[in-house]
Amino acid sequence: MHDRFLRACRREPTDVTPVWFMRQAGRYMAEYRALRQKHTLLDICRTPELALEVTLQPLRLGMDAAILFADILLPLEPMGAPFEFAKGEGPVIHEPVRDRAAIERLRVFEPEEGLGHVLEAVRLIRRELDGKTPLIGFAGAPFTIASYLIEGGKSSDYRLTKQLMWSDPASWSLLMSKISEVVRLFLHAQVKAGAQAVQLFDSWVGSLSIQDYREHVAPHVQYILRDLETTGVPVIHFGTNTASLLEEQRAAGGTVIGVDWRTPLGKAWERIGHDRAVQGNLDPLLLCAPREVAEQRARAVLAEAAGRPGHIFNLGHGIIPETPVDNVKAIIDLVHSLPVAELRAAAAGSAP
Ligand SMILES: Cc1c2[nH]c(c1CCC(=O)O)Cc1[nH]c(c(CCC(=O)O)c1C)Cc1[nH]c(c(CCC(=O)O)c1C)Cc1[nH]c(c(C)c1CCC(=O)O)C2
Repeated sequence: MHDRFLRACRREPTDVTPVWFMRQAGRYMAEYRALRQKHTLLDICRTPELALEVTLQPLRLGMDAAILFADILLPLEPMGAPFEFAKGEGPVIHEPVRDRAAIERLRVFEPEEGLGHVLEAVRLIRRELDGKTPLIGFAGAPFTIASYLIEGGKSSDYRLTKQLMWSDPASWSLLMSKISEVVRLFLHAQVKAGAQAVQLFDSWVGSLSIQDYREHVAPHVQYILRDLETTGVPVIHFGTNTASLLEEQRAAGGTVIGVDWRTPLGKAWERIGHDRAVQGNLDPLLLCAPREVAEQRARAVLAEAAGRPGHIFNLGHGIIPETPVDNVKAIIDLVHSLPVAELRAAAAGSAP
């Protein structure tokens, strides 16, 4: 079994650093674009055989983990908030949730009923990959999902989200509790269906101050993560723009903390604590830079990790569609060409 990803999550030694990339299945690959000519994104997510096919597509590039092909917004429909991916606009929620009555109408559903097709995809993928590559399941975190529900789509400043949080904290708390219960049950169901690790995507939480994170978000994230710890599978807790929140995120939980590229990985790891694993943190845009620049920066990320057990190489956020596939392969090959023992020796040699 190809298990260096799972070993690193548990901070066990590995031969080389495991690597996978957020959004590793997607539009930068010709195979994905070809399938998208025939099917919508939601069709792919709702058809287990297609989700399986897309999940496997990037693995020929040599990643150490597969991530379920799905989307963090899939739970919205069974909660009672249907949406679509509009061309060129991203997600559009038909009836945004902006008041107490709308929050009360949201349903906490049984994952096997509301998202049975995703769980079936997990079972199919696991069967296909078993003994080869570990499978990561995932869900959105409550703040990030709430922001889509309230704003009705993507937002640059989260104005309506923050206004609800500050003006009606009781309704905000009810909304966050409902989303958290949906996410908790869904992640549990993914683990039961065969996911060997799960990632909680709190992509937009970096827009909050420390105080607001602590008061209005952390208790909900903690509720989900504490409970998932009982499953024994590693949980990756990820956000972007979180340089100010790393200690708070660590306190909220997670076996592995995701770090974006704005903070040097070594410093971030010190703040998170070496008793947790870390994942990151190459700027995804570097995959569109000249090859030698990308490679030099990937080496710098590995040097920051210093060969310490518990580093999973990744980007600081998802691969962008313009990325040349060859660059993805080149970085994976580079990471796999550098034995951890050498990284550790190099770090010891350069210590003051
Ligand atoms: C915020 C968020 C979403 N979805 C997701 C997040 C959190 C991670 C992040 O911050 O990027 C998570 C996600 N979305 C998708 C995956 C698949 C697994 C993977 O390969 O990482 C994952 C892990 C498929 C997808 N989800 C989406 C695509 C775009 C490709 C397509 O339209 O075919 C993919 C591959 C669409 C999506 N989905 C979402 C948006 C805003 C969009 C539109 C923006 C865009 O076009 O890139 C919501």
